[in-house]
Amino acid sequence: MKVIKFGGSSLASAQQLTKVLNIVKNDNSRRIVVVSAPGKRNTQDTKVTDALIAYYKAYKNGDDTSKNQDWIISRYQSICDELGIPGAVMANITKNIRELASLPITGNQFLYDTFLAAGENSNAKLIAEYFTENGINARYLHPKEAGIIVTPEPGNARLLQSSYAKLSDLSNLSETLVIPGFFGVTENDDICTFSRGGSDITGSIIAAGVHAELYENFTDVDGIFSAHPGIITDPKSITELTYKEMRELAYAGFSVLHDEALLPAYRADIPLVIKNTNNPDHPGTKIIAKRTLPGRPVVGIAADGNFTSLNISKYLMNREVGFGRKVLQILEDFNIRFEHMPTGIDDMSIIIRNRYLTPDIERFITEKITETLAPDTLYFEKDLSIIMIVGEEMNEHIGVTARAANALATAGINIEMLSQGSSEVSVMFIVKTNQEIAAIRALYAEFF
Ligand SMILES: Nc1ncnc2c1ncn2[C@@H]1O[C@H](COP(=O)(O)OP(=O)(O)O)[C@@H](O)[C@H]1O
Ligand SMILES: N[C@@H](CC(=O)OP(=O)(O)O)C(=O)O
Repeated sequence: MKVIKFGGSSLASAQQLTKVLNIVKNDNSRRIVVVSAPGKRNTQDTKVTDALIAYYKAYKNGDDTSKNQDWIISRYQSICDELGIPGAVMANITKNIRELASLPITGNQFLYDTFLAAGENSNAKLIAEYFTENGINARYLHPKEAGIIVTPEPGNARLLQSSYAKLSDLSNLSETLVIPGFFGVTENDDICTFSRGGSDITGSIIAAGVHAELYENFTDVDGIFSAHPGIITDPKSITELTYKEMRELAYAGFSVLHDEALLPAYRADIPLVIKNTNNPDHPGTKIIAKRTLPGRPVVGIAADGNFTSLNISKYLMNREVGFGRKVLQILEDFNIRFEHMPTGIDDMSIIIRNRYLTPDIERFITEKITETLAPDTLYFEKDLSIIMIVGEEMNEHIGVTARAANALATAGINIEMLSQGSSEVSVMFIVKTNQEIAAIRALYAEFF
């Protein structure tokens, strides 16, 4: 049995849905279909999830929501009309979308998530009906019925491991199941979503739950490219990647697959493939435990912006037992996670995502560290980007970092910091954000 997930770009219009129908019909083993909400039909368009966010904000502000409702409903309506899907589904979707604006606002931690989940939930109902009308024995299944029970963390749900017992039953059902991605239910029956892009996570969880032979993730590109297609013209596509390589690349900006989506498949040893709905005969990119084809040392180059470095120095820092722990404890007290921590003898830099910092938080951290550890200097360095070169075979090649550093130097790019973990799956360069694109291009030219 295969679990197949279609992203919003594959479900944005009636034309896309006809491709989806053919893909599912073409292979009898594609028995569980996980769907996102309709995505953008063109670059100017709005994703239904983003329209639901606007609807939520209007409702919360007490504004008139009828225009928001009408726009969302018309997205589904036009797909139904073009595909000739019977009216009952649309009546149900319309009612659900309108009823969101009667949910309690105060004391409702899950209101935002409930609005957002309506995008995938409506689409799954529509698609199940479309499949049924076209000869597939299909059934819509709500994540609660499927058994996706999650932690009560709005916008950031995690699966409860106990869910797997029930999820495995899905493999015994005779129909082709259509399950909305992106959300689960808490033990108290509240709707709770994963983080944005989280339908990929649903697909992976279900693939692991039913011990699928393959998790197919369909999107709008021929698999994963070795660098972002918006930055490098016509980048090389990757035939095979290991879970570890993909994890590093997804973390550092390869938005094609959510970085949390790998874990369930990885733990259950389910291979993944990223394929193109618009070109389904292309083999795409396979993600597996161990590469079967000879690879190159660097398989991909990823980058992500919006980082700040907290730079601390103190003469003889290396002699002060517990210095690092105390700094990290202060960050933990502010509930701030750190991403990387390059260190010197008398200095340490802690790389933090900008979203965790505000001027007030930075001031509090400065005061607390100054009071506790009396550093010589402490400052927040802004506008940083991380660039990662990734490849499991790097550790078998001498001089990869030297080549990368040389390529950056030749392009006139200053490396602010450099970090390489012991596993040598990736080397990370930190550069100023205004040099991020030039850095990716220089590294791509060197390694591909
Ligand atoms: N390295 C990469 N390889 C392929 N696609 C990438 C890469 N980095 C970013 N992308 C972007 O990811 C997009 C697909 O992901 P996403 O928007 O989540 O699609 P979907 O709507 O199918 O879920 C592609 O259209 C592409 O622009
Ligand atoms: N629709 C949600 C979840 C998702 O995974 O969407 P997509 O598959 O289109 O990235 C979002 O936009 O975040």
